Amino acid sequence: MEQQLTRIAVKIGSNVLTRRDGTLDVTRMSALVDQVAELHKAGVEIILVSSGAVASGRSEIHPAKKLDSVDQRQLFSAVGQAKLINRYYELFREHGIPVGQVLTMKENFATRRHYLNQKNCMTVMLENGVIPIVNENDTISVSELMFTDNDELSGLIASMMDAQVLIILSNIDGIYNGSPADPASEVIRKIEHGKDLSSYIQTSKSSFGRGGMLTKTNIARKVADEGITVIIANGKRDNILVDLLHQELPALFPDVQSSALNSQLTYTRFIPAPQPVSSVKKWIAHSEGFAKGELHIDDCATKVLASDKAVSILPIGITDVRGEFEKDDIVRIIDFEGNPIGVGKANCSSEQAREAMGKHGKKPVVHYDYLYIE
Ligand SMILES: Nc1ncnc2c1ncn2[C@@H]1O[C@H](COP(=O)(O)OP(=O)(O)O)[C@@H](O)[C@H]1O
Ligand SMILES: N[C@@H](CCC(=O)OP(=O)(O)O)C(=O)O
Repeated sequence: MEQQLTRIAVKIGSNVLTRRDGTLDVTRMSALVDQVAELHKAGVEIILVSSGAVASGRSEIHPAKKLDSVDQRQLFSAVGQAKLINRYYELFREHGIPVGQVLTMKENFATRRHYLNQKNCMTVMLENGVIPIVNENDTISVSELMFTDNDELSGLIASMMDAQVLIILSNIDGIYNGSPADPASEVIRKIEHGKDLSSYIQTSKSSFGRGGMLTKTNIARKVADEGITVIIANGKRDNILVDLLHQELPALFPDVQSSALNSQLTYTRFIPAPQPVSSVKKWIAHSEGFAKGELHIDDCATKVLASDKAVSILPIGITDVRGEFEKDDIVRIIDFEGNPIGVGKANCSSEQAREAMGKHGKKPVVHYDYLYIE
């Protein structure tokens, strides 16, 4: 990991903050706040992505009649988010650290303008020593407007804010190379590029989690490919944040003796890509869900895009244009075998792309600077 650690994003999962009966675990929350405060005082800028709104609302409200799952989520989160942020506010105040609330939703990442507005908001908070505490706006984001879970949100935030490290805290020590319930399984400590993990991941998830380990793994991979170190660790272990950063980066805590370290510490670390990705490409990389159309390309274009060369998508290599899009909309890139291989920002409308398709000497439909190949 880099020697100069300046900015990290920490995601605290639902089940880290939730007791078995579904209510908020304030003791755990307080212990995590102490650790974040320690890192803050060591000079690290921290963005917290915290779940727990629904859990904190659940114990406050006892609906008279049975509610469906959407109504429950809206009601509990409306009440619970207020309680959650209030708790954080009070806990951080004991350390003299101001915090601010950022509630967001998927749509706010769809256009570059909204994206940059959010980035600016959090940048100005950090510049003024305020810790942003981010959560999904559960009261209005329902069904298709929802993030898969807060892992997806934390990946977007880490990428948008150019964090060097994203730490995802869950109720498990990391990614196991088999069922976590099987005593023969072990935590995979280091995950290199391109390693296929699909056979290890079970579809099971913790009782209060939404996406499970699969979304964690997918998002971790994507974020690491953008040059950000991703760590999956157990938020229920005492002093986990400080211990793991101390292990990764002893220079951050010059006063702590290495004998004081927890030598049993286990977590999974995704090795980041050596070349950091530009800010606009990071936005495009996470915009697949907003794609308005598809560009299908031939085998020759597929081959060049897979190489290390910096190439744009030219009309000559396009075999089909699907969907209706305008200039600057996001489009999916589909290879000659029908596999989605990336996303890009269109340089022209779908009508103009169809007109130019298959022709030589025309302007790129997606310029290299606005193209993200997975
Ligand atoms: N190979 C695996 N390694 C670790 N955990 C796994 C694996 N496969 C499935 N899981 C499950 O994923 C759960 C964590 O995901 P999730 O419930 O979404 O947590 P969170 O609420 O913290 O986001 C674990 O509690 C575990 O049951
Ligand atoms: N936004 C919700 C949690 C959403 C969620 O998916 O949480 P998690 O399982 O921790 O990724 C809440 O605050 O209750």
